Amino acid sequence: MHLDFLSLVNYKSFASAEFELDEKINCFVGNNGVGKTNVLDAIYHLAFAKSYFNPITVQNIKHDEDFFVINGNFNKNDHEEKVVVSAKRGHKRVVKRNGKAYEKLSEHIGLIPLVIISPADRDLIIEGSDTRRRFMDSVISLDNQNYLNQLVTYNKLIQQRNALLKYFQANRTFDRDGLEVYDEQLIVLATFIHKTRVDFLESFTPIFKKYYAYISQSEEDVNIYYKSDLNEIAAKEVFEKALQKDMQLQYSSAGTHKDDLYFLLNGHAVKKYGSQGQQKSFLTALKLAQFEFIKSQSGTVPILLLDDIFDKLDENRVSQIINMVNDEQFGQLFISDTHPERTEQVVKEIHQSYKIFKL
Ligand SMILES: Nc1ncnc2c1ncn2[C@@H]1O[C@H](COP(=O)(O)OP(=O)(O)OP(=O)(O)O)[C@@H](O)[C@H]1O
Repeated sequence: MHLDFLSLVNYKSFASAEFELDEKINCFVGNNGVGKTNVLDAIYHLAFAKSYFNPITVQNIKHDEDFFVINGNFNKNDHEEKVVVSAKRGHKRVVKRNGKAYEKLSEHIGLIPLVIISPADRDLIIEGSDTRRRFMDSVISLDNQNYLNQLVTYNKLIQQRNALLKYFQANRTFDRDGLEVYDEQLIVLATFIHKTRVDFLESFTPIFKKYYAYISQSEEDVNIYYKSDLNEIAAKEVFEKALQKDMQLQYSSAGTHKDDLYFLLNGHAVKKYGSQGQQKSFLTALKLAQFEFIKSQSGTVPILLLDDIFDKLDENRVSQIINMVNDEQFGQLFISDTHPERTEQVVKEIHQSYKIFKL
């Protein structure tokens, strides 16, 4: 799977740009703010119909312009896939595949397997638990539509249960049967979600550890601890035990919607005790494990976007990552960097075809 050609019109900082791309390695180099990340984001946009960095579509339209268009010609299993993503102020965004607009954007997701590794991934470490749940859920959902459906249902039921708790409080009333209608369904769903997440992490964590060990070439011990109210007690008890508190708070304070992942380095929180380079290595290993899952699920080698990968990592770690992506199991690569000489030196060592775009 690779992208042969990319064109942008009014996308973020670009009025108009075209790139004839290399099948293997493409580097975008230039000073801060020249638009390197914007190019990678445009490619991300073609795969996911949204920006990785700015989810508000209109804010991706170049200032003072009315629309943007991103055009990409992909080659997937020797077939051309032409993808166009466009947005106009005041209108819905449109995604076309080979000239035909999708009715539902979700139908497009999966056509272009792609993973991005970027400094913005730090959100996974520093933000709230929902960011980490979303990451875990997106990887599980790749080949488990049933999980995604159950998750959506569970979240809707939690919202309805919260509304009921608010209603009780506002009307100084309580209806045990009314609440049980929700709890009975939530217990079944939470049990399923918890079990699926446990099973997933059992296979995901060793892959993540393998990548971390390779990048760091060290004895640093990393782990992912799955924190859930359901780890120790059954879902039924979880909801029962939390009821008094839920009534006071007027929302559901326990369940799988409160699950979290603890990222550990030598037994301590990577957020508090990891150096910037260790955090970046941790995130890179997480994303490479995601890459491996997407690859096995889709049967296609995903495109890999490495945004600012050299920042904060020492030379050894950078060369470990580059050696790794040189391996046959990786496909087309996009790299952004502020140092043209450094980039050229690193990619030359790979002995693969490459193009460097100076922005
Ligand atoms: N909607 C927009 N319209 C015009 N310019 C925009 C828009 N959104 C972002 N930009 C501009 O794009 C530039 C940022 O580009 P980008 O993040 O790609 O830079 P970069 O080359 O990756 O820089 P760095 O080396 O600092 O990471 C900024 O100057 C920003 O103002």
